[in-house]
Amino acid sequence: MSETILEIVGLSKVYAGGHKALDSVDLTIKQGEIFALLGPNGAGKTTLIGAVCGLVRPTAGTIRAFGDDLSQNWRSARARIGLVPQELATDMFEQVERSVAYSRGLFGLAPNATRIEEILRSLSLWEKRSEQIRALSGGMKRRVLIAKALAHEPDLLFLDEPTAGVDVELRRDMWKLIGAMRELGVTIILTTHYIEEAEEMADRVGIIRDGKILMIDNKAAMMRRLGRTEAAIVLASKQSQLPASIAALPVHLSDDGMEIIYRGGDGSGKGKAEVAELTKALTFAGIDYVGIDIKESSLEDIFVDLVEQREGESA
Ligand SMILES: Nc1ncnc2c1ncn2[C@@H]1O[C@H](COP(=O)(O)OP(=O)(O)OP(=O)(O)O)[C@@H](O)[C@H]1O
Repeated sequence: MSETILEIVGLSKVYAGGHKALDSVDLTIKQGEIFALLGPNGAGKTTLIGAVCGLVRPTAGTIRAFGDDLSQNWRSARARIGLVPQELATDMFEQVERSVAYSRGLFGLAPNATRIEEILRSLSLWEKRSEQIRALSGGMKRRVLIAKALAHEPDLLFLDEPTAGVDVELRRDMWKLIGAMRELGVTIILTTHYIEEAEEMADRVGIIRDGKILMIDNKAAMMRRLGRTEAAIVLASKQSQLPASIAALPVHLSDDGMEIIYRGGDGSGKGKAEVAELTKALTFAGIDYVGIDIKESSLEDIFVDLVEQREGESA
């Protein structure tokens, strides 16, 4: 079992004005994992990161990082945490290399030109080291943010929406980079709107909405637990009712009587097997079909279902 490096218990944040941005969040992160926090706008993702990085003061709850309770011993734990924020707020007129070296110094580490060079090279920023940050493209600016967060050699790295607004090519580059950081032993927590990103990168996924964690699981288990198969069997002729032999399956007839719709399964292959069973039963009952459309749900479907379902509940 790998070591727990971050343990959040009962974390709540009520902003001045009364908005509850986090509501009793529990979260445990193990060393070496990539964890994706997925949630719609305003779900509380940035607030959660801010609380761990000392930018947001929690209203209730405890955060332990590397064994230290952050409310008591913030500084040593914080030195081991890197944060890549959504946007660069300052520093626009600074040169790339100096800005990255400055970030290292902020955490009390001795200057180390070799280390800074390695970081800049790994992010393809070395050629740009003498340029002012404001002169760089959006993608390069983002790389500078990552370089600044890596400059003090953190063991835990937060990436807040690392690929929001970047093109597909750069997004893939970022994914490679994140993979490479993991190889170096860095534990990574990223927030994202892109389900594809969570699907591609993460070992575990947490879904957050309205400040509450709706579900945390490893990706495969989440797909098994919530995955669905959807199939439409297109019939050769209009039917007014379904044969009794398929009554036990999760099926219904479309309004126009031209399709049998199956919605079931559990992400384990059960859905496909039931659709095969269904087609045999139709053949046996003498009902002809001309096509089958079958689709396994993705993490995206699961996410949309979960978020919409909860919206329905709270409405
Ligand atoms: N300083 C603040 N004062 C008051 N309310 C705030 C403050 N910061 C955030 N909020 C509110 O708290 C909620 C959660 O915001 P947060 O930025 O954590 O969400 P998010 O999941 O990161 O959203 P996004 O994906 O849009 O960045 C939002 O409703 C937001 O308006």
